Amino acid sequence: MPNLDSPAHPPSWNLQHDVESDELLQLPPFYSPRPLPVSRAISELDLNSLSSIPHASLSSHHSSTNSPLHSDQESTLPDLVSPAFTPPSTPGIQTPSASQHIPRSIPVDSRATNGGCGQKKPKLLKKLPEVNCVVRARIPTTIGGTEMFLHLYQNNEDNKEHLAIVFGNGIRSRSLDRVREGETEMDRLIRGAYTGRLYPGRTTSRQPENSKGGAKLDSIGEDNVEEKADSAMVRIHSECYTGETVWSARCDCGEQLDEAARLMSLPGSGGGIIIYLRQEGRGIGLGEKLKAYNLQDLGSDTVEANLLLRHPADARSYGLATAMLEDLGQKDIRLLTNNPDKVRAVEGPNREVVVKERVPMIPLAWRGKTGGIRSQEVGGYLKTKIEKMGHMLQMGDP
Ligand SMILES: Nc1nc2c(ncn2[C@@H]2O[C@H](COP(=O)(O)OP(=O)(O)OP(=O)(O)O)[C@@H](O)[C@H]2O)c(=O)[nH]1
Repeated sequence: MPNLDSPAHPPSWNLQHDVESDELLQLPPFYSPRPLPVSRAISELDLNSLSSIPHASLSSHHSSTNSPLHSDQESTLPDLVSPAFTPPSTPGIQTPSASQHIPRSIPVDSRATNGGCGQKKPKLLKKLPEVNCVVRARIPTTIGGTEMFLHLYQNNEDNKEHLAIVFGNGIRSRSLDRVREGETEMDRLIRGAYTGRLYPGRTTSRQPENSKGGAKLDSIGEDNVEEKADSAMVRIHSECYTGETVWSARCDCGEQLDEAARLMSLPGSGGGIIIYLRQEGRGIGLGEKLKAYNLQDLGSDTVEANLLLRHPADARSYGLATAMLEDLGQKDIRLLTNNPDKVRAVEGPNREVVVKERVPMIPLAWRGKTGGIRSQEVGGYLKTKIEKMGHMLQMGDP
């Protein structure tokens, strides 16, 4: 089932375009798929994604879409985004020095004009989707011995297995803990609806006091979700097979996932949640993303490539993330992102979840760290995010 809170064809596509752009977006005849006439390509832009594009960016779009004609020319893009093409700073979008372990949070108030998450208003469903955590399991990780609990969700929007990766013991899923009709204690143990730890021979889902693991007797259920003083650190991550599994240096997705997990595993961090959404390729799927990569090699940027394939610049929605966070008992969060759309969209139609603070995701290479992704492609990817998608990112201190 499609995600209803981000329809594939938003009704607001009526962006004006100029005649000049028609001429400049002409592509060579060998292009496949057949390019849309620019009047359609531009009018089918996701207006949400474009409202922050200054006119100058649309002009630069012209010259870059021409570049397939000169594919043998070396791109002049630097290998990393430099401050030269970082937009001027506005309140709330500064990227702080990244010398600390956990980057400093920036206060956010999505109701205020300068609330630190731009002015774009994402189209939201009136009602959140229904989600149900069907199973949870403990996963020891390679990150300094930290363990996490992987929560697998079903929902009434699509048939995908969206995930919540939970670091720390204090966060519980209400739908998981709910007693299911006719289930046995063993059923509950197998689907992960237990407190404390599993061990050979354990027979009850509730951990008795002084039992192995030493946890107190606590009934499982909504009333017993642990109250926390601080807002949880949350990352909403979209699946990226290329960046997370096959070592792609076209994007920094794998690095971002690793970094979020690292921050949530730090002593004193209080843990956190990575909501892992199966929205590969910003929602267009892996096959279409690979086509987009070929268009990028032919000279388009990441936004133009999506549009040429007749997709919105960003086809994602975040209603499932909001519903999963609600299920995990989160009201106020600290969101790890540079993407203003995510901040606003995850708050849901009735601010079911409130983003109190934003923690910037600064590319590791910008911080001179080992393991940071360096390539001409990732430079272009980040540049387009900043210039065309309004990402709140600028160079931190070297
Ligand atoms: N269509 C398309 N998708 C891409 C491209 N490069 C990466 N992606 C996808 O973009 C998604 C990554 O987005 P996120 O990691 O959620 O990041 P973001 O929304 O850009 O913002 P941050 O939260 O600041 O990282 C993944 O689904 C990737 O597969 C591309 O060139 N084209």
